[in-house]
Amino acid sequence: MSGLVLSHISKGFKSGKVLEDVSLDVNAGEIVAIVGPSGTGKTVLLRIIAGLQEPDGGTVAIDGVDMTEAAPESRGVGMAFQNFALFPHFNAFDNIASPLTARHTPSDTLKEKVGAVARMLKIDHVLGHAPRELSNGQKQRTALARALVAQPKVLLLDDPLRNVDAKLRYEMRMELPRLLRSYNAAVIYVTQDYKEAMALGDRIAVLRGGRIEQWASPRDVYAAPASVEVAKLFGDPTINLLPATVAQGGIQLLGRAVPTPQASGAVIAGLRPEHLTVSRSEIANGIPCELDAVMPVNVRSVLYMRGPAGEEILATVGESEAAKFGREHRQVWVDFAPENVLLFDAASGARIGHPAH
Ligand SMILES: Nc1ncnc2c1ncn2[C@@H]1O[C@H](COP(=O)(O)OP(=O)(O)OP(=O)(O)O)[C@@H](O)[C@H]1O
Repeated sequence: MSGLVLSHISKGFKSGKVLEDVSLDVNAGEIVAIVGPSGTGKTVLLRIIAGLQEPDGGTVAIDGVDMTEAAPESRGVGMAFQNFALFPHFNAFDNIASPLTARHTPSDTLKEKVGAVARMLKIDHVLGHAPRELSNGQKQRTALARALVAQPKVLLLDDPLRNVDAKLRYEMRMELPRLLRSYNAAVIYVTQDYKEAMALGDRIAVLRGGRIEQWASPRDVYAAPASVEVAKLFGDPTINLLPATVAQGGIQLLGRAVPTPQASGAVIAGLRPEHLTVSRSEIANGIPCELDAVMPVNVRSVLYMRGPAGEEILATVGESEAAKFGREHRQVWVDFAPENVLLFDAASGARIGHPAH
């Protein structure tokens, strides 16, 4: 296939195993986001793909050719890492042009290619500037332009928006997918920010402890997380995780019998804050809660509540709805649809009903 295929990659250092049995594939023109906590092996995985580090086991194939032992420069892999790594004594133009200069590209072609990518990334007006004269966002785009201009088959982006301000990050989240697709590379995009992964990734690999814990579409990772940890990683405010007891035909949750597929043993119930409705007046079968605080978050507000047994519960509501709750503590009633309850095994954290992957 055209693109990148990683099969059963493992890697360890003296300090212990870092990657275990990592397999994934990225088609040409596709963006795969890798999300995971700090120190989970994301950078080591990118270095293995680029040929800067050798795996202990497993293979790296690019466009159907085994590249596990190939030299970095012969792989067709481009990289843009979070620390930019621009040549300080070259201006932006020469930095971007450097992969083409190394290939002895004729100067007309070189100018044309650098100009095209710089226009697309809106840095054509700063091509004469040295890196120290560029803002962080411009440096980041210069590094990205340098990676793109070489037209790599595989493009590795390691948290490229970490150092840019919030406004530019937002703009880039919208623009990057179109730009990256126009180069038709197989893109791996590493980030710790789940929103970025959801906005940019066609598919998402959740890496935890050196293993792929989930490999799915952004929609599935959010709606059907493989485990409690994945559910916690994706969502802001975070998912409500509540103890539940298994009863006939379902579970007891917040004092209410909820029909769910039969689960045995100890379970944890997960409810996304946006799946709760909260009412100021008593509703039939509503769960009585104490409202502790209302916190505005952009156009939505988070309600902090305590459940019948003192459970901490979060809900999100629209801005105008939030205004009705006022500021003081009060009794409210909570409701939710049974189909929105996610059930996790309390011991392993795995979601009950999640297919093995
Ligand atoms: N050359 C090396 N020698 C020994 N240990 C290493 C080496 N490179 C990485 N490690 C270890 O491997 C683990 C994973 O590191 P890695 O940089 O891949 O994490 P990461 O997921 O990219 O983290 P972050 O999100 O913070 O960048 C860490 O515990 C790190 O200390």
